[in-house]
Amino acid sequence: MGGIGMRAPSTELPIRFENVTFSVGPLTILDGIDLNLTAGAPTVLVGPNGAGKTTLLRAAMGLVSPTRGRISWGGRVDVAPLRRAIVFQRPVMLRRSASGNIRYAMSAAGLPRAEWKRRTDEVLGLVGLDHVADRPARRLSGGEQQRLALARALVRDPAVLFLDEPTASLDPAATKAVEDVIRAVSERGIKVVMSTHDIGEARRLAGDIVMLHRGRVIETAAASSFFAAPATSEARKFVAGELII
Ligand SMILES: Nc1ncnc2c1ncn2[C@@H]1O[C@H](COP(=O)(O)OP(=O)(O)OP(=O)(O)O)[C@@H](O)[C@H]1O
Repeated sequence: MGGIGMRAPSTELPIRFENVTFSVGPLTILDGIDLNLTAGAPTVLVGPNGAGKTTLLRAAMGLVSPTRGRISWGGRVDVAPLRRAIVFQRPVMLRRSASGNIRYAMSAAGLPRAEWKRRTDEVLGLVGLDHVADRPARRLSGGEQQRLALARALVRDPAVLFLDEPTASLDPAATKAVEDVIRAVSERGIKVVMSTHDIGEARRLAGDIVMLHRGRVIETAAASSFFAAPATSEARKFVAGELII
């Protein structure tokens, strides 16, 4: 039984980065990252293009291995990523209906067929897409596709959900719809770790902020203190809405 976010607490958390460096050839993309991602309100990664946000999310998902240092999930380094999910910045939908995309994900996740109908209704309901279940996924608007990608990620009942710029290039109404889903997911006890360029979005969603700059974590703080009293000059610029280069 269960339903989204109703399962027993997982062993995924905390996700701990210990002196994590990731390099490709001479290029250092993540540089000595120490970070602890714990249960609670969304953790929002901010920082300019190329700061390393996507790479950090991929590393926390277990998709890239550190060149140096260690990442652990609930104190272990060898946890199968069954209860983690990631939504990339430009999710690719299969050329089939919205619910067909969900079914494909359920099949890939090995969910028993008997649960498919209930699960499809549940995840499409959660993202507010029940009414477009039979429409071709690729004809949905950008915001609807982003919500469908969230629904697809929720099929596995993740304990942690990584979102890379989930509202990039969406208009305000579509952004609000996606943010409402993120809030609903978070309230169900799923840990959200997401990146954004958008200071307004960070203010609206974050429980805590991790600021990256040139592959390093330069600031971590509860959202309230980050916005009230940013400690670094980059964070001050970000909070003031200035460009950080
Ligand atoms: N596998 C790779 N090989 C070479 N360079 C890479 C690789 N992965 C990332 N990079 C580079 O590392 C830097 C950090 O990339 P990353 O995508 O993590 O940053 P980001 O903060 O998510 O930026 P954006 O906001 O533009 O998505 C970029 O300059 C990127 O081109």
